[in-house]
Amino acid sequence: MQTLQRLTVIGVGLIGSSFALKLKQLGLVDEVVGCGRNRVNLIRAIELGVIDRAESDPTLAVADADLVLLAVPLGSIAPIYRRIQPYLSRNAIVTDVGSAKASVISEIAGLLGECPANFVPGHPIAGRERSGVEAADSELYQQHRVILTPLTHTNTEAITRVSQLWQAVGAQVSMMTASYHDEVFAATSHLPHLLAFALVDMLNEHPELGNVFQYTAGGFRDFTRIASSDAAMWRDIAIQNHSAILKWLEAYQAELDKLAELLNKQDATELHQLFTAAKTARDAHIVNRAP
Ligand SMILES: NC(=O)C1=CN([C@@H]2O[C@H](COP(=O)(O)OP(=O)(O)OC[C@H]3O[C@@H](n4cnc5c(N)ncnc54)[C@H](O)[C@@H]3O)[C@@H](O)[C@H]2O)C=CC1
Ligand SMILES: O=C(O)C(=O)Cc1ccc(O)cc1
Repeated sequence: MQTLQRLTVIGVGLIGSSFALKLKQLGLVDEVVGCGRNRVNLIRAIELGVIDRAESDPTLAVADADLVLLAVPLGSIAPIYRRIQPYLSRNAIVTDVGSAKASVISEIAGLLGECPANFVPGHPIAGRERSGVEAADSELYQQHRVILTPLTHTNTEAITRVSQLWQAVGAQVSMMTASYHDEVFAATSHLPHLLAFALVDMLNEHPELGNVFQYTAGGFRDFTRIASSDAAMWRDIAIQNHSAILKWLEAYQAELDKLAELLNKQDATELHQLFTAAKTARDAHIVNRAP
């Protein structure tokens, strides 16, 4: 595969660093420029071999880059794109990793007049509750999906190039519309994160229980691991995909109402049926593996 001469990663955290690290290990990039606001993090990124050079000004960081990866929290993607746009090389491809897609696309279109043809919106479905360059893992994308949500006018060569690079770092690439993406991930990712935050917050707000967390077992740990995720990242996701999340939150609320009614009626048969249906679906569809 054709190597990248210069990859610029804006936002040298878990997601951007893991991508850069694997490409460097594979020898698929000559130079990685890292850009961020936290100087200590950038110096650490050089020490860890994630980036070759640090640049705090994004307009300077993108000079002569053939690929720019925007790996910052959702609310910062479009404003950064507006800043770097005049400084991009003519053939530079820009892609992002934001967890919601329609808002990113519409904000970029709003700020730039239209969504540039060389912008390939993306979202790796891999990650964890840890943040920053220290969490970088070159194997993070191995056998995980990456969703691309290109527009009809997105440059096909840019789509192919971005797909090839994600495949090179181990991912399986799928394409879908941004609105379908946001609906699916509101239900399967954003809702579970909000539920985990809500459960831990609710228990934390009930001091009469004492330190209830000391009595938790593996099930609680599994259910709430993601409540240790970065608060600012999840604030941005919740705000930017609020309408799809609200829809699934309401559906979940209806399910909880159904459960409460079954408990009230002590309807063992219906409860057993509901639990069996859920177990059958999970056992059939979810392969147990690391996140
Ligand atoms: N953490 C996860 O599991 C996943 C996250 N994502 C998406 O990836 C993006 C990045 O997430 P992570 O790598 O987990 O976060 P992170 O917190 O590990 O890294 C983000 C980096 O961006 C920097 N940053 C923040 N605002 C900036 C700005 N305005 N200019 C320059 N740098 C800035 C931060 O200092 C930090 O180094 C988010 O948009 C998130 O929605 C996508 C898939 C999984
Ligand atoms: O930690 C986990 O299990 C996750 O689910 C990570 C994750 C967080 C956000 C995404 O947009 C995609 C994946």
